[in-house]
Amino acid sequence: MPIRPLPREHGDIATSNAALIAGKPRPERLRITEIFHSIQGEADAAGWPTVFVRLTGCPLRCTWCDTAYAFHGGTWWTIDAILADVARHGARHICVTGGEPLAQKRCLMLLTRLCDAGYEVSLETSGAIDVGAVDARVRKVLDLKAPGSGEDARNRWDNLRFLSPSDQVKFVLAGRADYEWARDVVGRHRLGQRCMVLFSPVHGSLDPRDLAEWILADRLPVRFQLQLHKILWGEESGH
Ligand SMILES: C[S@@+](CC[C@H](N)C(=O)[O-])C[C@H]1O[C@@H](n2cnc3c(N)ncnc32)[C@H](O)[C@@H]1O
Ligand SMILES: Nc1nc2[nH]cc(C(=O)O)c2c(=O)[nH]1
Ligand code: SF4
Ligand SMILES: [Mg+2]
Repeated sequence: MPIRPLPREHGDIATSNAALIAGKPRPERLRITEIFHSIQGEADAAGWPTVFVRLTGCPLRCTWCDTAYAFHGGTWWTIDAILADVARHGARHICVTGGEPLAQKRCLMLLTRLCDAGYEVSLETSGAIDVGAVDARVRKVLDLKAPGSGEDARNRWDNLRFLSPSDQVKFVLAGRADYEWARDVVGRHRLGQRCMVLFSPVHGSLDPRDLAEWILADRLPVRFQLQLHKILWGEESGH
């Protein structure tokens, strides 16, 4: 039996080298902005006590993004450490978000580990990155970016073929032009027949009442949505 060097501190370069020499897999790490426990404020799971895992970094720059603090910085966490921190909150629902979570390839492993651990897992993702390899047990919330976001050219329309009935497509709308664009997309791709479709106003930009009335007038098969956490705690609360 060869003598194997013992890993020193969990995860530094020396550890990784030691782990490789020892034939052990390198601990997989993700860059995380925050892990917190709150009421799910968006999409189909709205209202459930939920642990949020916010991954750092995003290749998009939506004009109205409320999470620009997640573009940079963050801390490297092993997937084991993330699972341990998530567990201490005792919630059944986990939401993996960002930033753009799928911009880190190891997000796929995190999602599978969370599902394996028995959680109800949702993923908030822009429409810009391939969702084809996301674990089928995850409920995907796929944002399609309307022109008012400034990022509509990044929509990856191919993603629509990976939608299952438990997934959701979400449109966050800055005004009437965005609304008409989204209405056309829903009709053209028959989204209402494929999964739940959510229309949400950009907070502070589109009057929610206007959006509600437009949806009713057009008899759209979509679900109106407000961000519950902003109603509960205000925009700057960090929830
Ligand atoms: C911060 S993003 C992170 C996940 C992913 N990057 C995405 O865009 O879906 C989470 C959700 O917040 C929404 N969001 C961000 N800023 C918003 C705002 N000012 N008003 C309403 N929704 C907003 C996004 O559209 C997205 O549905
Ligand atoms: N309470 C709460 N619910 C959320 N649902 C999706 C969020 C996100 O930023 O992706 C979010 C968030 O930031 N806070
Ligand atoms: S894709 Fe999501 S995180 Fe990135 S800028 Fe747009 S809303 Fe913000
Ligand atoms: Mg948010």
